[in-house]
Amino acid sequence: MKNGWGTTAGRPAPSGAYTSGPAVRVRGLRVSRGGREILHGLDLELGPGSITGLLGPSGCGKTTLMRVLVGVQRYDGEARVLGERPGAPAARGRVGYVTQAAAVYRDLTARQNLRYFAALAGARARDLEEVLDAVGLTALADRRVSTYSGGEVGRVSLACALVAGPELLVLDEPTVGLDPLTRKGLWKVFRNLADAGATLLISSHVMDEAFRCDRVLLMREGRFLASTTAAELLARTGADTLDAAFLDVVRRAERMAAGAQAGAIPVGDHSGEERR
Ligand SMILES: Nc1ncnc2c1ncn2[C@@H]1O[C@H](COP(=O)(O)OP(=O)(O)OP(=O)(O)O)[C@@H](O)[C@H]1O
Repeated sequence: MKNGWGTTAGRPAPSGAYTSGPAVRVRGLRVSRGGREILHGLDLELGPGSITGLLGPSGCGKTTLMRVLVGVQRYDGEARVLGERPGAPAARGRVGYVTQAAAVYRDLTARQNLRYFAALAGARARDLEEVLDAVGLTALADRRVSTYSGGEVGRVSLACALVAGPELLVLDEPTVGLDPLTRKGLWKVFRNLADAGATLLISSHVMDEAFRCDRVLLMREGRFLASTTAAELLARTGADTLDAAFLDVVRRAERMAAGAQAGAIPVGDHSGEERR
């Protein structure tokens, strides 16, 4: 996969980057779904031009948090994205969301899909060819999406978000089921977007992807256990792998909750604040 975003080096993202404070700011965020509280008072700040990984077991609330940020989920507490209320007209076109289920028109080609989403984005739209190149779809671009493999369909979905030139990009497990080479290429695209000023929040079950993030948020049962870096997580827990480190943090949190062991402090601060 070639990396089309490399071609933009030296010129700003057409959307312009959000630089007036944190791209995301959440305080005391609570969400209930189906009569049950899912998120229990989260605090979070994401600095502009950064990649934050959201890691945690299935069902811990990652998607629910993302739904809040893109404006499709009711919540209690404070939330601001790009300085606006989530879902506010002033924020809507500037926030990209790629869900786990690809949201594309399968009876259209990739190029036609992108043309459609570029038209919706208007002046903010990025160059189609550049986006196709970035996600490695140039060679398939004129075939109907219904003939694509699962991973290829996922990349069309990502491309549809990218073509709109988002300042905040929220990605729900964008690399799931992809081969290592494709995953590596996509992470390069994500890094280039962040370097151009975009803010990315990326959920993943693949703990090793934490190394590619500026910061990782470890989440469990609707709470952040830690806001840290992959390297710090390993160093502080003494674990060999991130999986083991995560389990260690979980155990410490459980001990703390039970009040069983004084001084058992989960790794990192809990504020979720970005370092840069
Ligand atoms: N509409 C709903 N009604 C009731 N409960 C819901 C609803 N949607 C989600 N939940 C519950 O909310 C919790 C958090 O779900 P969420 O999808 O945010 O988790 P997740 O961390 O994204 O999981 P995964 O990694 O499997 O995608 C889960 O226990 C889920 O069953």
